[in-house]
Amino acid sequence: MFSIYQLFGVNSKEQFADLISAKEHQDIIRQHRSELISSRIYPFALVFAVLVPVWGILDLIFLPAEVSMQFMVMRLISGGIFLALAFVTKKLKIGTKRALTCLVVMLMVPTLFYQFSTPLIEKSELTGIADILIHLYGLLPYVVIASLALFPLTLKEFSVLSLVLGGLSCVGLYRADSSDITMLLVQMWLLMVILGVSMFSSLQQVRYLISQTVKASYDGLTKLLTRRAGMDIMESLFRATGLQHSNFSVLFIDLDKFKSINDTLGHDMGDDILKQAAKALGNSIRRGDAAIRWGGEEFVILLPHTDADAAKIVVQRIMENGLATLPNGKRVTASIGMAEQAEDDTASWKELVECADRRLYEAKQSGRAKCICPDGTEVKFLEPCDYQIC
Ligand SMILES: Nc1nc2c(ncn2[C@@H]2O[C@H](COP(=O)(O)OP(=O)(O)OP(=O)(O)O)[C@@H](O)[C@H]2O)c(=O)[nH]1
Repeated sequence: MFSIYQLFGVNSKEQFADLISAKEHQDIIRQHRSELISSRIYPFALVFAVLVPVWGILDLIFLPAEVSMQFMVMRLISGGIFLALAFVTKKLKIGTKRALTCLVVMLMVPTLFYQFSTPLIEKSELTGIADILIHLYGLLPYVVIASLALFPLTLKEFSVLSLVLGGLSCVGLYRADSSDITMLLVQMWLLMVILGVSMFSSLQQVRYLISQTVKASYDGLTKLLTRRAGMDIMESLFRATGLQHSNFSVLFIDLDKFKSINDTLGHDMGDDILKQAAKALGNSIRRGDAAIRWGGEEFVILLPHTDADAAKIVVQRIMENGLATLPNGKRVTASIGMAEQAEDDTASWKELVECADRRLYEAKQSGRAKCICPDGTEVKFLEPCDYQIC
């Protein structure tokens, strides 16, 4: 049976909810969406920063001096705002909220320009090129609403933006010419049609962005983050926790004697063990943490705002819950290296991971089935690693 989800190209209620609101979006999707919004604002802001003031020369040539001078002031202010937006979106790494704020500012500039220019235009009786220039100002509301289609916005965000921008545009259209009601209704109808098309395009962009991000960021076998996506997240978590002077712990986990599992029980069973371990790891961490499949049978767990003592509790939970069980009932163990940003005094996320990797190596060398912590203490699995019997 046909459902509303199909209309938007999604298959479930959860996927549809992600188009309505960004509340449940995963961090990696938030990050990609803010990057996409910023990267689309940047070229427009840069072009408009130049074009808007330069276009004022035409005003100066063809429009009455009083009107063109007032336009020039507005154009210079707008150009300055666009320049600032270009700088912010290019030079600074901004989150979704700031990217959306930049978008609001960018679209408010032409909307307010239209509001302020309407009374000036009304007063002038113009012909020829001047008349064409004045009519071009009348197109600003349509351009603003149509440009929403370029950005991946959820339904909630789109609704708020279109209410403000569409509302102001309708007021502007009314103020520009309220004498011809039929024409006014036609203009508003056109505005609504453009709004509807923009909304559909905007939601489709969110859908596409989510599906591509999920495809590129999650490992097909374990459904954990891929190394590439995990590194991106680690970089931003390292920066954020550093700025907040907060702790950041990392666990580097390598399943013990995995080769012998593969060799004895076959590759399919090996894959099944990896899936079990990934699921167990995902179930042992909080929502703000992240689990990455670093490579083959290696996993990295990111624990932001977590000191080494709290990370030990996570390790104990992982060990108690178990990673995976072999067909003979034996539990699979792992060697784990723990590192913590402040305690290990690491200057970069790479150093932090290297530090955890060194401790993982120590754990392997000293008998496996254990975690080595930054203070040198060990947390051990309940049972040793002895798969030879399987
Ligand atoms: N089934 C399966 N095996 C994999 C996958 N990726 C890597 N492997 C295997 O994992 C094994 C890793 O073995 P080693 O690196 O020698 O380490 P180990 O046997 O776990 O020994 P220790 O780490 O020293 O305890 C290799 O045999 C790889 O072929 C995968 O996606 N599926």
